[in-house]
Amino acid sequence: MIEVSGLRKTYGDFAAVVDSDFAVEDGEVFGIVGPNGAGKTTTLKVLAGLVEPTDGEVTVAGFDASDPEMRRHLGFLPEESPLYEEMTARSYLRFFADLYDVPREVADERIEAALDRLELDHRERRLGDVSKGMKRKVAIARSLVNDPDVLVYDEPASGLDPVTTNSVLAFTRELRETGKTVVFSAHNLYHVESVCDRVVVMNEGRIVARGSVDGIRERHGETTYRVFTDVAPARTDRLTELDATTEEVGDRFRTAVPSMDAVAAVREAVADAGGEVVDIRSREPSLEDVFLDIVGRPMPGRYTGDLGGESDGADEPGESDESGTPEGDEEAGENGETKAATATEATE
Ligand SMILES: Nc1ncnc2c1ncn2[C@@H]1O[C@H](COP(=O)(O)OP(=O)(O)OP(=O)(O)O)[C@@H](O)[C@H]1O
Repeated sequence: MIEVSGLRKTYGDFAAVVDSDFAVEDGEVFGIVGPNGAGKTTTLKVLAGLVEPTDGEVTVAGFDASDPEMRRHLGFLPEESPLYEEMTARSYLRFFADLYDVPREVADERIEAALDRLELDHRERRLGDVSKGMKRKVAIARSLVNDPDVLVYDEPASGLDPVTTNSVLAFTRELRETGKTVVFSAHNLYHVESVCDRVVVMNEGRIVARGSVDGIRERHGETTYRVFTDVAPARTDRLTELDATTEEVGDRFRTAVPSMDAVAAVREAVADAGGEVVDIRSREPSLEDVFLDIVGRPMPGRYTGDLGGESDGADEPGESDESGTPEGDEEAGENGETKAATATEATE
């Protein structure tokens, strides 16, 4: 449905997009992720026929992206989408349907269906008086008035509250069920994680990783193990070689190591010091770890509060029970970590 080959876009001496290649299949939800300035918007504007490539081939729905006919098959949601504030949602969407010569009856049906699916209230309220989330939903509905095959959405969920974010992302996912092909950008990997079939990660104009979010996580993150002991492990050569660090956490000591083999080294070292292992937890790489590994800087705009961070070591997000208990699985689903086995379970 979309083919991008050797895309390059320069502004003067500055290359905003370099050597970009990707293809999006029919009915796929495809994410373009990356930090600010990575080249996401430029790429999407090229797909939407709004920016002419300096080099490369770009086809959308079988047309060259610069072909005006392509636009009849495309719905574009720009990053900023000012609306006509004096109009209501309904009158505004009818206005755009008229621009596409959609017959009034068809347009009305299409508009109501889109607004129902987006759960938009206040359809007769002046757009200047509705919330930011509602405005975004109206802009999304606008992208659908011509019933396009391809939707190109620039940061559809950026800057919205968590409930509206989830609703917009769920809607984006549902578009796939109605046979649409969707490409959307986000600077936040969490936004694409549950929605996209595949993603490309861009940084400084280039694609630096591609695949499913899980595949990318596997390639760019490493599981770590945290071993909790009742005394600090003796400093053995093996622990020094592993670069293992031990921290005091409450009345216990926590040593982080990269493998189960290394866990055995901690066990020996703590036995040497006259203590024992009381708990072992594994920690899956978070999306933040992955992003950091790929682009070399922290992920911007992550959700706050529900993804956790370092705590007192008792129930840390990202940690998992080696035995795979249901309790652990639930934690993994929510936080990317699961609770670990007790020392007894892990050692026996
Ligand atoms: N018209 C332009 N003239 C000059 N430079 C531009 C122009 N448009 C974009 N750029 C530059 O190209 C780079 C990529 O911009 P782009 O908007 O595509 O990034 P982005 O990944 O969408 O970033 P953001 O998440 O901040 O929107 C940036 O450094 C930007 O300043």
